Amino acid sequence: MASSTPKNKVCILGSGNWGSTAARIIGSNVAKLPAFDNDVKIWVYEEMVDGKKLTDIINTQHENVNSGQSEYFTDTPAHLSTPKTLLATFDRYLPGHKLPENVIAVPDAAEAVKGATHIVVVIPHQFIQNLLNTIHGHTLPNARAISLIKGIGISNQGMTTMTQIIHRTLAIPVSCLSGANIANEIAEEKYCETTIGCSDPDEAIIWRSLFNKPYFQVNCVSDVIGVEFCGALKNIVAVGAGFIDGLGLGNNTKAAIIRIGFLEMRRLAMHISGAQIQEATFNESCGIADVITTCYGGRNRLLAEAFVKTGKPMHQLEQEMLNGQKLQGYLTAGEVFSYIDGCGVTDHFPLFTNIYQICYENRSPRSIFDGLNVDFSQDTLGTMAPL
Ligand SMILES: NC(=O)C1=CN([C@@H]2O[C@H](COP(=O)(O)OP(=O)(O)OC[C@H]3O[C@@H](n4cnc5c(N)ncnc54)[C@H](O)[C@@H]3O)[C@@H](O)[C@H]2O)C=CC1
Ligand SMILES: O=C(CO)COP(=O)(O)O
Repeated sequence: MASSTPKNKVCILGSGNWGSTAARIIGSNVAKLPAFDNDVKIWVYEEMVDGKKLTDIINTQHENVNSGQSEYFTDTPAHLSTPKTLLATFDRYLPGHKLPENVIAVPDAAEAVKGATHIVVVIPHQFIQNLLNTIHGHTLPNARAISLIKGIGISNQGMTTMTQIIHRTLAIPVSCLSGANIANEIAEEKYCETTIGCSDPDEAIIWRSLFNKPYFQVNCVSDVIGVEFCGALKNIVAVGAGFIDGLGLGNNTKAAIIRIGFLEMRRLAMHISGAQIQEATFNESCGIADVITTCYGGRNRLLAEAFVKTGKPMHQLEQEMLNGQKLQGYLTAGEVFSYIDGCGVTDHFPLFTNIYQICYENRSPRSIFDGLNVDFSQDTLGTMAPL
């Protein structure tokens, strides 16, 4: 009797706004891929919702629906008739969008990865090391992972990307996916693009088959680290764009901040990774397109606007406004500043430095313009000296 090849199995680690949206896509795609098992386990950071476990809610209602929407108001000047302005509402985490029934919520991450050949990691970057410690020793030796996280890490070896951190702990190949991808819009199946960074062309085809949809167009490139740097660093630029919105300065000013931010992203990525980075990566969805969408429609932008309007610190606004969703941008601004400051090169990154100081050192949001007349004309990929 011919022995049948065991099927590939997908596990998703993380069930926030983007994790749940990715689960909708993957759950529907595996059902059409004969090489994949139909069941997709998703690790859920367990929470109690109206006396019920979130995992039970997902497994019975097939929706990541939580305790309602948060509304956030700012005070409006007394001369206006309405006392408050609604600034934002946030859902926890993806109500209104059914998850496919083959997506099975599991509260134990080590249990969730058991037997998985394809591991999708999609949690806020501040929680990555704890999660990896939990699953270490429980993954298959032939498993591979893909990171959907937008963030970087700092260690005594310098700056590390999420794929490097995951690879270091699990010793498996790791790719990444990043793009102009505001999760709610994708859950509504509005057309967009994304970029997969994968160094192995055969693996890239498999990852693409798990994610590609008519409304979610995947392009694969080999420059893993370039894709990741774009995804992490654009969140700092979005904080800057939010400051401009909070100051009410308009579109031209915001465009200037986006342009300079984009050039600082390129400069930092080139300095750290030199010839490994490919110029073309910045033209992909993960590059310029993601900077634009996040600077207009993202959470980092919105809370930076609220920071200026309310004077409250970012971490407080995150608690008050996001209803459990998390920010990456102000943390990344802190991590990048500690790196460039340690290298003595803050003068080469005036925008990143100003954004850090506004977030953490009580400087006025108007100081965002200080020292921005930097010459980027000599920034050429592959020729820049490492920091
Ligand atoms: N939401 C979006 O539009 C997009 C998000 N991303 C990235 O995806 C990553 C995950 O973000 P989202 O799915 O949006 O999450 P989210 O911000 O919507 O939700 C936060 C998640 O963190 C979990 N959590 C809370 N405390 C935790 C802890 N101590 N340990 C582990 N998990 C904990 C929560 O249960 C929840 O699942 C981030 O790096 C983000 O930048 C990337 C593209 C789009
Ligand atoms: O990464 C994103 C869009 O591509 C989402 O950005 P925010 O985390 O700022 O919402």
